[in-house]
Amino acid sequence: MALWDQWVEAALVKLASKNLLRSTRPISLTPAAALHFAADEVETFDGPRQWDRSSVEVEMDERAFREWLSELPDPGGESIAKDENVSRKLLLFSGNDYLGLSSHPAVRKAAAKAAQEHGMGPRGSALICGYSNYHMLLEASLAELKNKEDCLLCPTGFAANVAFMSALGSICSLLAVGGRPSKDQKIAIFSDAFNHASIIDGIRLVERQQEAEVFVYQHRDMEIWVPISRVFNFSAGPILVPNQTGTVSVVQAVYAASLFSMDGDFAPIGDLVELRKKHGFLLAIDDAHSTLVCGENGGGLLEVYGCESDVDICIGTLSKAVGCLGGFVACSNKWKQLIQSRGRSFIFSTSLPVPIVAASHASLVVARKEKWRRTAIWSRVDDFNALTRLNITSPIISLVIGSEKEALCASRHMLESGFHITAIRPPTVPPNSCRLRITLSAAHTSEDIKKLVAALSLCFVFPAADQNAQIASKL
Ligand SMILES: Cc1ncc(COP(=O)(O)O)c(C=O)c1O
Repeated sequence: MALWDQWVEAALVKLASKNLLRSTRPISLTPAAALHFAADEVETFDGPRQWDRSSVEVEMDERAFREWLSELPDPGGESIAKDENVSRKLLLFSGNDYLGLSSHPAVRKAAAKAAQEHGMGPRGSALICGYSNYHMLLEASLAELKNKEDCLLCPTGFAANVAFMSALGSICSLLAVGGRPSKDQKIAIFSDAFNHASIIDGIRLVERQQEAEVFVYQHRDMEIWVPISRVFNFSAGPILVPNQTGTVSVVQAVYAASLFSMDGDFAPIGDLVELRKKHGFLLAIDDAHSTLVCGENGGGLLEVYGCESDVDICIGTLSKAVGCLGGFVACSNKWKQLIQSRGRSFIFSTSLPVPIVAASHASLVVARKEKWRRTAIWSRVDDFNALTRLNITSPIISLVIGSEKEALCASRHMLESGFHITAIRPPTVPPNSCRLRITLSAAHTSEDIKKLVAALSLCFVFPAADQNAQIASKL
């Protein structure tokens, strides 16, 4: 048995001995068989339909539009329409609904049907009364998608990261002599510098509990082991060595996003997996942005690499490509038991409403059947590359502009040109790397991308500037 699994098992035994093991008790809302049949009844389509556009075509009333503009510097002093009764049509390039599933008829229908039959479902945390057979079915579908033994639903992706982190930290306290880890009994957590705020906050929590030493490594830098091994005087080989008293010695965990939300680049997953094999650390991947977007079946980056069994914990969200709301941790059954017994943001928060759970489940079914959606989003990535020669590698485009003022001016220009795109500024990104974050969706068309590039080329210099000018003149 892998050493981390031994620690988790030992932590569970300790929890059981203290009567602190917790389990969910699902409330049956509909006969389970009816839920399973529902998957076959989900209506799917062989290509885009008019409803797909509602996830990228939005309207903003003139007052809200002007308020937004007034917050952005105005280099040209351009005049704005005065009629407050009109509304602005904007093409959305800033959402995370990568496959356009939020507006799919099957998703709408599932939410409406569940709401009509059950309202919001039992309201309470999952451990009290908020867990139903709907939640159970969604967990099983997510575990299958992620090729993991089990899955735990959380209120959001943010909560999922924090719940996992607090469970991880608790291993240290549970197994340390007297419940207080000493310096060499802490977990050494290595975290990518560009990790999401939810990972950072989760880490801060365990740091505060004095359960972890944290090392933030430079973005995607896999040379982390040399300086770190000096800190702890580790020799090569597995780090998890129980000491004579049977308590935890320093144990390692590495935490990274699969697809980074602000830069749109991928974690070096192959390297991480190799390092894990060599050093025996626990590997946790936040797959928020690549779930349903990457992989033949939408299983995310781990499916692309076929390395699901080499990653211990896969965290995800239902609020991006799934088009709904919620978070999850796909993991082993033992890890699930630990997180549901110790993960504070799971335990002390109300569980997802049943219509959201039903809609998420329908969305997974649609994503599995409508494979053209994944083809479409990657075609839009190709369209963007062909027009700009930027060589982006994912549907998240990060156009680094520079200063805050320059980025805001660019955002204003795009807004005035009819595009809903926001400038990303500190503290989300480092100073002077302010940018436009642009996200592509399967609901965009090639024509949308042409218009986008034409407008962008007036505030950003692409390598193929001449070509862009030609496009602009044709539109
Ligand atoms: C990488 C990453 N992880 C986690 C989250 C949190 O997900 P949620 O919006 O479901 O809380 C986000 C959301 O922005 C994210 O980008």
